Amino acid sequence: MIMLDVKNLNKKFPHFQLSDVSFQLPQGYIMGFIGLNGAGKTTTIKSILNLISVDSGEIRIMGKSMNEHEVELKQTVGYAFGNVDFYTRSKIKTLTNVFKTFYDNWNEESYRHYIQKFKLIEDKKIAELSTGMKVKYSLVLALSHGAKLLILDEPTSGLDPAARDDLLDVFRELVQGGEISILFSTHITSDLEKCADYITYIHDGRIINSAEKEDFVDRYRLINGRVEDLDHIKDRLISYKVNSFGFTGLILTENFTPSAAFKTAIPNLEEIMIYYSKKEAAHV
Ligand SMILES: Nc1ncnc2c1ncn2[C@@H]1O[C@H](COP(=O)(O)OP(=O)(O)OP(=O)(O)O)[C@@H](O)[C@H]1O
Repeated sequence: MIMLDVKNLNKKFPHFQLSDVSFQLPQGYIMGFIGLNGAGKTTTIKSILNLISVDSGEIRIMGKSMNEHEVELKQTVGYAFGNVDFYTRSKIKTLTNVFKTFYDNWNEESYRHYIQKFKLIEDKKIAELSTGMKVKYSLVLALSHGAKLLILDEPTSGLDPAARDDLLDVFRELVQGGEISILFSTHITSDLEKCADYITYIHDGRIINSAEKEDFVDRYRLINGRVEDLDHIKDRLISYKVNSFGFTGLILTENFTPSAAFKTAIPNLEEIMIYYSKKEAAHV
C-alpha cells in the first residue's frame, strides 16, 4: 500500500516556489528527504501536513485525500520538527496530559513502554531535555497515539554521532513490523546510507529523483577524464570540477556511453548533491 502519496504540489513564495513536487512512500519503509539548505524540504513537509496552503496539488495518506479527511488522517500521522521548542517550562508529564486529549486512540501502555525504552524522566521540564531527548519525546507522543506515518523534519540535526546512530536504530526498529512508515528530512547524507530504504531529492523546489536507495545512486555516474577530453562530454554532464589531474563530473547513467577515455564510479549521495549544486566548473 502507498502510505503517502504527494501529487504535483505547487506553492509560490515571493522568492521561491515548489514546482510539481510528487513522490510516493510505500507502507513499512523509511524515506530520506534530502536537499540543501533552502531547497524546500520544510515547505513540502508543512504542505503535506496542511500547515500551509498550497496553490495546487494533492496529498493522499493511506489512499485518502488529506483535504477531505484531515481530522481523521491526523490521528494516524505523527510529526516532529527539529529545533522547535514548545512549552519549555512544562514538565513532560504535564505536556503529555494535554497532548493525549487530542487523540481518540491514545494508548497509555504504549506511552509507558516508549518512555521507559527511551529512558525519559517524566518529571523533567522540556527545557531540561537534550536535543536527542526532545526528538525521542516527540516520537513517544507520535507512537502512543498509534501513528502509522511519522513525518520528521531534521530529527537528527543537532545530535552527536552516538545519539544519531541510536535514533537511526530506533527508526529501523519501528518500521520492522511493516506497519509504520517514516519520512524524514535531513542534509546529513550518512544518516541515509545507514537507514533509508528510499531517497527523495529536492533541489530548488523541484524533485530531481525519488527512488529506492540503490536505484537512486545507480542513476548517476561520476566520470574522471583528461581535460583535453572534457569537450566531448561537457554538454552531457550535470556539472564538473577541474583540477590539475583532469576533470571529475556527474552524469546521468543513461547519458553516458562507456569509453576508454573515461573512468567511472558510482557516486554517493553527498557527491550527487554537491554536483547538482554546482552550476559552473570550479577548480578544486
Ligand atoms: N512563509 C514563507 N514566506 C516566504 N518564503 C518562505 C516562507 N517559508 C519558506 N520560504 C522560503 O522557501 C525556501 C525554502 O525553505 P524551506 O524551509 O522549505 O527549505 P529547507 O529545504 O527546509 O531548508 P533547510 O535545510 O535550510 O531547513 C527558502 O528560500 C525560504 O526562505
